[in-house]
Amino acid sequence: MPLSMSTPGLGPSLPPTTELLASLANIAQRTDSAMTNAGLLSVLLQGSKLPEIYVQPEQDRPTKSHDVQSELEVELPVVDLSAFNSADGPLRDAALAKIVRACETWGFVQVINHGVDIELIEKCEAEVHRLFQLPVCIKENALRVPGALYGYGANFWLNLPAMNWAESFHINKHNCKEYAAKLWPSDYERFSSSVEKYITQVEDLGHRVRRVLTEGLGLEAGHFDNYFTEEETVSTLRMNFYPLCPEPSKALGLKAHRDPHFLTLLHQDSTGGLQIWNESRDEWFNVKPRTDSFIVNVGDVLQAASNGRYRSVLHRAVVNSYKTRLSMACFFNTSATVVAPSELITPENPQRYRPFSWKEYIRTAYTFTTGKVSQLDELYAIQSSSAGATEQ
Ligand SMILES: O=C(O)CCC(=O)C(=O)O
Ligand SMILES: [Fe+2]
Repeated sequence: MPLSMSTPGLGPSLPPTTELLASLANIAQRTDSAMTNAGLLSVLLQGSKLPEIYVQPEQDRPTKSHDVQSELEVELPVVDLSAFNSADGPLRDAALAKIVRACETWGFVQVINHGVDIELIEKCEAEVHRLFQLPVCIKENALRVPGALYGYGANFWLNLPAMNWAESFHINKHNCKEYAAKLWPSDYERFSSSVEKYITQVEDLGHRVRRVLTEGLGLEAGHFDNYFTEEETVSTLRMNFYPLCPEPSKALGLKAHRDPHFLTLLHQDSTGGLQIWNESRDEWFNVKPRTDSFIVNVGDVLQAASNGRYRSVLHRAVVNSYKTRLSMACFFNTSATVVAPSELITPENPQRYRPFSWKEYIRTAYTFTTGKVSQLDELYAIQSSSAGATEQ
């Protein structure tokens, strides 16, 4: 694969120095992490043609680009979270019914008046842009190798037929400083202090939304509190940068997947690119971006904890040739072993999934690439003959 002389989509121009090209050649030759590292090359390659490793199989290509809006676009249900602090009972009831319905059908909802400080979001986005604009030879210091959960590299699913047209960075609240120091050894505080605060505030939003959704299941709002103690709450932040793509109709920024965690809280810029699969309509829908909102989606763990009532839905990111995109996905989760509460299990609606811990679930989550089949249904569903039994 030829290396070219400039870096489209990486923000301010980054002339390839001899050092950079040597670093790329070095990355390309490593076999231990070939899939991840191949992803790094993507964004440094120039040209009007999509490099072969990014060409998606025909059946996975976006049938709808994000450039076309109008009838392809869906305004996801928007829920004003301030209703849950209101003394106005009917207003609160309506907001509860709306968020529950959205999570039962789309598996996605947008929340506004979410309580996360707007200035902090902007500051964090600016820091994340600064991270992705670093030369690859610096970002390489924090490389995420296959099997690792944190670091830089967009292609963390194994066995992909084609690479994601994206750069990603995974960290959590506890290792943020350590990873930032790999990039800015003497100046990591600027990044880590914004990002740590951001994760803390988004985690707080995660707790509030999960209490509302728990209430929506007919349970006490605090029913899952013991899964979400300080110790058991584990959130990961995935920052996604989607560079300009020379042939967006053949590529994907992020392949179709379900989020494995409990809830995802996604903030995105105004570019747009998220698509959600609607099973009953058998179609992909574009989500109209709203920068004042967080997109909240149900992950596999919540699908299991709600005994299948809330749905973890297939989604993906498409890319375009005219505007880069940044999104920040906070995966809000528990390390506890999750099982649907007995209140949700009846003879008509028996227990759907066997209990599992996150440690067990994550082991296969990034090798499970069969697209439309869900890992949860494939590996954890209790067959109807044994439904109702509580396997351990
Ligand atoms: O960038 C997006 O809109 C999607 C991000 C996403 O689905 C993820 O990071 O899991
Ligand atoms: Fe996702």
